Amino acid sequence: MTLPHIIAISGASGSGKSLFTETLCDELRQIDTDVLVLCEDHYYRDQTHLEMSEREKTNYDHPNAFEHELLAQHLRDLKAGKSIQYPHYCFKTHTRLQKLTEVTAHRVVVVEGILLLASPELMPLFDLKVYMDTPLDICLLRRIQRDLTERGRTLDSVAKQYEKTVKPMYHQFIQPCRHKANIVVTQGGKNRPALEVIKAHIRNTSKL
Ligand SMILES: Nc1ncnc2c1ncn2[C@@H]1O[C@H](COP(=O)(O)OP(=O)(O)O)[C@@H](O)[C@H]1O
Ligand SMILES: Nc1ccn([C@@H]2O[C@H](COP(=O)(O)O)[C@@H](O)[C@H]2O)c(=O)n1
Repeated sequence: MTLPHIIAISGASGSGKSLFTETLCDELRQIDTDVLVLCEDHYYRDQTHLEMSEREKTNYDHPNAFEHELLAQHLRDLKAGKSIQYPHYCFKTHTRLQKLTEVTAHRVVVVEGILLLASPELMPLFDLKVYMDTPLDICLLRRIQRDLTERGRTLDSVAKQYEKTVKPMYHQFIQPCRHKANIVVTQGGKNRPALEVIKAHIRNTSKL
């Protein structure tokens, strides 16, 4: 089997990574492209051994919060044509679920997450690196809406987390990775020309 083409979609929380990835992959499937999506979020370290009050203090925007070594192993396995079992994560309890999903190797693998380009172990595994360059104030507005409706947070907790970790870690780890990307996407998940360019690149390089 041809090696999978692995694409990283990175950028700040709320920058449009998920929407861009979902749109890209839906459209790739419509043209019969065999594509698998992996989320870096699923690889947050488990914290069931900690009290809830301790879990709430964790810095989730630092690279150490992720089990990048497991994600790297999974990407190497997929490159070798092997199946993987990826974990699932709950943002309400800050723990991994008792659930694994088995997936087989695909021709195209799209991985999306905030700190993919900050990991020296992951970087060599990516064939294409995309950075979503969305102004931080827009990201914050989107994050407030999402965290209140989907992740069981309060406005106060979102504001405190943003000031304490989200914003400083963005400046320390995420934004400095922009220059490592092959493609920088402005205007979030709805940037039609950027989607077309990446689809064309995938068609040309993954020998589908
Ligand atoms: N260009 C855009 N215009 C309007 N809304 C957008 C755009 N890009 C993303 N969004 C919306 O912003 C929110 C956050 O986007 P999402 O893709 O979940 O971000 P991320 O995965 O980077 O955290 C979602 O509700 C998404 O639908
Ligand atoms: N238990 C957790 C784990 C992560 N976060 C926040 O999620 C953000 C990354 O996810 P996106 O889908 O927004 O890219 C990251 O900024 C973490 O702060 C959390 O709040 N709680």
